[in-house]
Amino acid sequence: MASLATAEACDTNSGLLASGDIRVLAPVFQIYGQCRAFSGPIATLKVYEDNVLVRELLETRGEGRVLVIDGGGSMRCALVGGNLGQLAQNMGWAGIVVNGCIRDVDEINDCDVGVRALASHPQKSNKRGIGEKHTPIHIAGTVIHDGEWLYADSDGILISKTELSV
Ligand SMILES: O=C([O-])CC(=O)C(=O)O
Repeated sequence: MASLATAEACDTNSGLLASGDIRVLAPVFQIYGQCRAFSGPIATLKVYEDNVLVRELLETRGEGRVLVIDGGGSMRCALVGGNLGQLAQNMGWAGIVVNGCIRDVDEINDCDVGVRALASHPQKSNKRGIGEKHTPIHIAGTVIHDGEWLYADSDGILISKTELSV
């Protein structure tokens, strides 16, 4: 799929940037996975050091969506590892953005999805199943609603209220 260039989108949509209909995530994410550029409608998830709901969502058909996880920025465990990366690829998710950590970086880098996270951490998360799916989240300086669009490439990550044309 042709991907939109985030820098060009910023240059040609200054009005939407000014109004907040397009927001740029603060540049705090590391780049992982085979897809450096990816985009899609967003599924939001809010969890804290617990990835049961991450698996639950990734077990549903991705249909080109991007899972955006607000993990509270925790630096104490990983919310996504190699198995979940593989699951995301197999279920047709375009990508995963984690405000938190991932692990099994070499395995994730082999997966045919785009992954962004703050850092890697070797420890797994809790398995209690606590969190909220499809709820508004606040990460990297931006409020994100379920169903908005995400565009990521080597330059950064944009959130848009509506689909942008390439
Ligand atoms: O199951 C987990 O906690 C995450 C993980 O390591 C994987 O996805 O392989």
